[in-house]
Amino acid sequence: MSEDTIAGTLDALAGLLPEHLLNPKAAIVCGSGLSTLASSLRDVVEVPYSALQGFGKSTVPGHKSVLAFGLLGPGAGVPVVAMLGRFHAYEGHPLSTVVYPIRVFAKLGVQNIIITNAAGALNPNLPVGTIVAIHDHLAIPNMAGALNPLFGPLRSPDHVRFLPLSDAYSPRLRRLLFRAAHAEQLPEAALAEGTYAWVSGPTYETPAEGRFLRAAGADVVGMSTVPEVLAAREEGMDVLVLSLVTNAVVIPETYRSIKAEVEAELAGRPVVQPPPAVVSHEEVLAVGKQKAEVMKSLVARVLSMLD
Ligand SMILES: O=P(O)(O)O[C@H]1O[C@H](CO)[C@@H](O)[C@H]1O
Ligand code: HPA
Repeated sequence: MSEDTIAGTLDALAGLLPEHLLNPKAAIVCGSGLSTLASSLRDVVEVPYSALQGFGKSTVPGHKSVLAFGLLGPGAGVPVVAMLGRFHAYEGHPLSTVVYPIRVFAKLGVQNIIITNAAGALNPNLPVGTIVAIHDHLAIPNMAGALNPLFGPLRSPDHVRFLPLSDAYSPRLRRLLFRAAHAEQLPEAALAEGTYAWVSGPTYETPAEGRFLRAAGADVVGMSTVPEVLAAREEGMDVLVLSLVTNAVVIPETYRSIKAEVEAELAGRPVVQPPPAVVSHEEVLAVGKQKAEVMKSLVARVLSMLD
């Protein structure tokens, strides 16, 4: 996306927003079913993506296409911008569009970004409903091909060509998060730490893919977030990622054997069939809805703790 496009977006925002909302201190990206994370903002000005050049349109249920600018917390409040609806590569958006809002946030002066998502659990110790503070990632599309949003000419002499990622997930923000969870009296098991595997989607994982990702060290899997993290880090922001476990990815130790079942049928022996386990986006959205309040208080508490 060209500098002219970004300048056009910034001009449009300057015309739509009051002065006190124009330089947000922090940004929130709301994952599938998590748009209500922004509902504790005050003085809200909503800007539809359609009013901003460079922005795409979210086409996935559970994602609106709106930027919400507002104030969070007591007193004068902290100016915050929330992205209600993100872009995924599988929708057909180029990665430059997927990360475009992050580029805009950087120009607005955002220093801290909280990125949320819905994800499937690979780690059997993470039940549905657990919030996972991401501390590392496996970017499968980056490792397998050309799906890296940082491909292309260096954006400016101030950007880094070879971006280190060993510290991509801010220890400072994660520390604030666990302190916030304590202040919110969250049960200890409600908030875990883990590694996110980014896959391109839109297919959910086969059992063998789930087993592969787990063996490679991932705790949860999803189809978003990592491109945003890469762009945010390239722009020098501090990043906190929260995954909400919405379903378990089935990783069977052994497969159901159709051969054994047919042999049992033919020999007149009883056949025990495992129940089918099929994930759906409706299930993902339902868990998001159930857990949105907890996520919201946690995110608001972290933002109130920023200095
Ligand atoms: O990562 P978010 O946008 O929360 O959405 C997750 O939910 C969708 C699948 O149900 C995929 O888009 C996956 O990435
Ligand atoms: N796999 C990939 N992405 C997801 C899942 C999943 O199981 N659940 C929510 N987003």
